[in-house]
Amino acid sequence: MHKDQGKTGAVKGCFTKRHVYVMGCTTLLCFSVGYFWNTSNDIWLDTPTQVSNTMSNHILEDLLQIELPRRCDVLVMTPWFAPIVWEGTYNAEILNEQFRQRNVTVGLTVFAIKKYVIFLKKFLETAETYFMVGHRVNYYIFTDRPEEVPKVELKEGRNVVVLQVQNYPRWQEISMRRMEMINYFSQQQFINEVSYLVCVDVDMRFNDQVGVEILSNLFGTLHPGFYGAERQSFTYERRPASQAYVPRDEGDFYYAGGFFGGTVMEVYKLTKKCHEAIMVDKANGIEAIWQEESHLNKYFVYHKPTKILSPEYLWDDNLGRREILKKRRFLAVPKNHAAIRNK
Ligand SMILES: CC(=O)N[C@H]1[C@@H](OP(=O)(O)OP(=O)(O)OC[C@H]2O[C@@H](n3ccc(=O)[nH]c3=O)[C@H](O)[C@@H]2O)O[C@H](CO)[C@H](O)[C@@H]1O
Ligand SMILES: [Mn+2]
Repeated sequence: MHKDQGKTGAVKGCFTKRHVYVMGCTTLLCFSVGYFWNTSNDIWLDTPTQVSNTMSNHILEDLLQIELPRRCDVLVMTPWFAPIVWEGTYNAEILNEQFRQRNVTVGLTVFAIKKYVIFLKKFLETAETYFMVGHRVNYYIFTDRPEEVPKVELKEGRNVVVLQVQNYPRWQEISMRRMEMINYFSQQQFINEVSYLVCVDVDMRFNDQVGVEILSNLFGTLHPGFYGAERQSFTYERRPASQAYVPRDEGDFYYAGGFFGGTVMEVYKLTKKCHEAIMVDKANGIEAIWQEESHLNKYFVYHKPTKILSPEYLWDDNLGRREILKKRRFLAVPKNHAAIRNK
């Protein structure tokens, strides 16, 4: 008998009604050592191996030979069993090994149209330090000003690919048309060159590791302004006339337009659906409240992401610092809207 049998374990300490999703995560771990958590009776049931009905984290860690996730202060699992990625919920070494074995190449799409080319230098330099370190990366830079793409020194296995595209007068149109362009190049080019696509805003800088822990079939990022907010406050498109309409009683999270991705196939499907919806809205003389971000949110209501990134992956220091944020990995670069937009 183990010395800790009979003591109330730290694992069980996580289980409160408010942490129902955390419980889901621990349930999976418990399954793997032959335990079963009975959610309705709030007790441990012994399954094939006869063991104590209470146990502490370190016994579980001994058994599994791994470090258990330590986050009980944030949601780490959705009700459809998609992990929510926070610092302290994964082991980077194990994940890096898995993706290295597959020799995965990741495509990072970024748009620098008109004046937004000024953001590229910092974006690329910081990406070289923090984005997918040790893995193969293609930076796909969509721009109307190829000659203004800065030359940044790249590490081995990393390439810049400049894709010349057209511009539009309104910034909203530029932002929305990203769906169309990513969709077109997914089919034409990306499918032959990379396994995953990561699609982000350019007015950003990397500030800490963003690695393979983000990769999954289809992933979105929790909008930093709405983490923990209630559904009623989400700024989904509420006008039924728009294709981005989400009814008041639907929707799980509010996702940011500035960071999503997945396999090339899943990104192809997402961008196709969003672009088509944007075109229907255009024909009907309506533009969704937050442009393609609204369409992305609608898409995720009905095609649930298989992984969700916490606001560590998209933060804005204007929102201050939060105790739950152990890392600020990807940060908004302040911009003067009047000087930069529609220019
Ligand atoms: C961090 C985040 O979630 N940002 C989203 C938010 O606005 P933002 O205020 O962050 O939008 P923004 O001005 O950064 O525009 C989105 C992106 O479009 C590109 N761009 C835009 C204008 C231009 O003249 N040239 C150019 O290249 C550029 O890559 C930029 O990062 O809402 C937008 C839609 O309203 C988009 O969904 C953004 O992804
Ligand atoms: Mn932005």
